[in-house]
Amino acid sequence: MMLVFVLRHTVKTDTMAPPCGGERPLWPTPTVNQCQSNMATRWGICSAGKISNDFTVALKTLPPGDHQVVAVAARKLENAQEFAKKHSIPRAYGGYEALARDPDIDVVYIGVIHPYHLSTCLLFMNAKKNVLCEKPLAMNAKEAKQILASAKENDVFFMEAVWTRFFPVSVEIRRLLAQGEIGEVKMVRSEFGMPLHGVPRVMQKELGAGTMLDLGVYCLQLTCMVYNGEKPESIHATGTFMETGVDDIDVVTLKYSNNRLAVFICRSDIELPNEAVIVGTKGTIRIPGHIWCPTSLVVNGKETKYPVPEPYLPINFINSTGMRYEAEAVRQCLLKGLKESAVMSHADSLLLAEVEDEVRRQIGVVYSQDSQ
Ligand SMILES: NC(=O)C1=CN([C@@H]2O[C@H](COP(=O)(O)OP(=O)(O)OC[C@H]3O[C@@H](n4cnc5c(N)ncnc54)[C@H](OP(=O)(O)O)[C@@H]3O)[C@@H](O)[C@H]2O)C=CC1
Ligand SMILES: O=C(O)[C@H](O)[C@H](O)[C@H](O)CO
Repeated sequence: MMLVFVLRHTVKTDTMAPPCGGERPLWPTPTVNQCQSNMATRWGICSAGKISNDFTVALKTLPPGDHQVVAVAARKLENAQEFAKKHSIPRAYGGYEALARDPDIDVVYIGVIHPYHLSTCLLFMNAKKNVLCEKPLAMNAKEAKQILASAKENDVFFMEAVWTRFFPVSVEIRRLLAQGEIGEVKMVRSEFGMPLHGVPRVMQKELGAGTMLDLGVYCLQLTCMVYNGEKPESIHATGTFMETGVDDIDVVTLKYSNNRLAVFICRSDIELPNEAVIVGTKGTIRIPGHIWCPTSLVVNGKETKYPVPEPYLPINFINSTGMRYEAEAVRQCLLKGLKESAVMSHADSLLLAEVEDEVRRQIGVVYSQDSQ
């Protein structure tokens, strides 16, 4: 007698994991995960803005059997419809609530400006949606804690979209550090400068402006990644202001135990080389440029390149197809039933938010959200 298994999806794996604890089956018997792994991760996009455009383009560089964009929501229906038409997305919603109610969404990507990260994260997680929210997670640590608490209360997956951490360059840096390639790290020096004074969300406080939250977060995330999520023993920050009352240039020093240091400069008025160097007792790792979306790494003088795919549509930001790496990481977490990523964990996000708060406090930048 031949047993025929009618599978919901063609199992595309060629190695069958035996049932939990059982011997290998006589025929392919996919586990739930293998069935799920043959179902595309269904994305909802919150906002029809610039980074949402780029994230959607990045998703299209991944196998369509793994990632599908099912819906987009914007404050105005016509903006969602225009976005949906441009990206061939089947559903468009006017208002984010409709997206939160859509039962066919596995995970929502939040691409609104940072003052609206808290409200949109809560909206979707209270609707039991998994969430990938753009950086910076929130306007301050208080908001960040609210978001992370909501993820736990709702038992959903949540990750701050610190896309840099998922680039092949970052994966290689972590591998080299883990195997002691450069010995004990004693210094991380980084910088991120871009001429952004014409960008409203970089200038206007009510839109979340301020260099630390927009650019400094990248220098800080690299530092925290290299120092494995360790809290600095001390922070020293100084800076200058834009005429709009937010930080323009930030110079930050972080001290760690055993004379380990980190220094970064971020500024929104001019372009810098945007490189970083990680100095250890036995060698040096250098990111020669684009530290927020790196495609090249120099290890003890030897350079290796890690190009990102070309976009199929115009993108707004450099190397944005590199957001594919974080998207795939989210998919893998969901397939494993994880509620957070070990690469960009909730503790990592909280550390970033707390250091950002302290830098702003020392420089003297206060947002309305700080007193709510
Ligand atoms: N990872 C990366 O490489 C990058 C990340 N980012 C992050 O992404 C976020 C968005 O940046 P970006 O796409 O450049 O921003 P946009 O200026 O394109 O705005 C994004 C969306 O935010 C909403 N929005 C904008 N202004 C307002 C307002 N005044 N009131 C209410 N909602 C508003 C709109 O949503 P709607 O469409 O619904 O109207 C808009 O489409 C930021 O948090 C930024 O830090 C930005 C650039 C690069
Ligand atoms: O995340 C980023 O890269 C920042 O939002 C910058 O403002 C953007 O890339 C500017 O080009």
